[in-house]
Amino acid sequence: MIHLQNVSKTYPSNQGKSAPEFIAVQPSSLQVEQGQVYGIVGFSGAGKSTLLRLINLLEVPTTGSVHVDGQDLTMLSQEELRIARRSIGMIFQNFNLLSNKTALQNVEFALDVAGIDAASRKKRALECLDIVGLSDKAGHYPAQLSGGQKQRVAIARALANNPKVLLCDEPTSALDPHTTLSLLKFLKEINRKWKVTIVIVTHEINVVKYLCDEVAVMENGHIIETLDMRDPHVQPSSKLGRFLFDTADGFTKEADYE
Ligand SMILES: Nc1ncnc2c1ncn2[C@@H]1O[C@H](COP(=O)(O)OP(=O)(O)OP(=O)(O)O)[C@@H](O)[C@H]1O
Repeated sequence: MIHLQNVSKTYPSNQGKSAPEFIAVQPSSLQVEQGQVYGIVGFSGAGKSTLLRLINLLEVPTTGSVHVDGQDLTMLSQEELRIARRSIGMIFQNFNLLSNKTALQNVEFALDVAGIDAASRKKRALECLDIVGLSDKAGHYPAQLSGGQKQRVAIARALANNPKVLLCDEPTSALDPHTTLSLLKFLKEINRKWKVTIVIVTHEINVVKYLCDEVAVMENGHIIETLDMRDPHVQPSSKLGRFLFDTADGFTKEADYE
C-alpha cells in the first residue's frame, strides 16, 4: 500500500546560505502492506514526523519516490495529487480543527475540499460523527469539546472521504492515559473494520505494543531497524530499540538514554 524508496528530506540551514543543509531524513526505504498498522518510534527530532509527512507529500522529498496505492505521488500534477490525497487521511497531535467551525462543519470541510455537494456533504459528515460516537456534539465548537472528543472529530474528518490510509502524527500525546487507551481501541477498530492502513508516529512504546504490526525505529534521520510486533519473541537489535522496548513500564524517558 505504501512504498517509500530512498526518500530523504533536507532543509536549508537557517544560519545563512553558506552553512550546511540539515538532513532531517537520511535516504530511507519503508514498505507498509495493505491493512497493516505501522509505527514509527524514536526520540524528539529523530525525523519521525518528517518521514510521515513524506507519505502524503506534505513534505516533498529531496530524493526518492513515494508510492501509495500503486501511484508514485512524486510524479503527479498538483490536481492529481489533490485527488490522490483523498485516499490519505491524517490526524495530528494538536487536532488541527478549525476553531470557528462546529464539529459537523469541520468534518464537512474535508468533503467540501473534495468537491462534494452540500446535501451529500452533510449526510456523510453526520455519518462520520456517528462512527466516532459524537452525533450529539455535531453543533459544538472545538472549544466546547474535550481533547479526546476533538481527536475523534479529527478522525471523523480524516475518514470522511473513505481513505485507504490514515496517517497519525502523535495522536495521543495531548491526551490523558484513559483517553489515550480509548482512542487506541478506536484506531484498532478502524483498522480492523474498515481495513484502513494506519501509519502512526509516537514516542510511547506502549502505543506501539498495543497497536502496531510492525515498527520502524528512527534515530538521527535514519531508520535503524524495523521490528515485527506480531512476533511474540521479537527482540530489538539496536541499542535504542532495546532501550525503548525494555523500559519497564513501557514509557520512555529520553534523559535516561546515553
Ligand atoms: N521545516 C523545517 N525546516 C527546518 N528544519 C526542520 C523543519 N521541519 C523539521 N525540521 C527539523 O528536522 C528534524 C526532524 O524533525 P521531526 O519533526 O521530523 O522530528 P520528530 O522525530 O517528529 O520529533 P518530535 O517527536 O519532537 O516531533 C528536527 O531537527 C527539526 O528541527
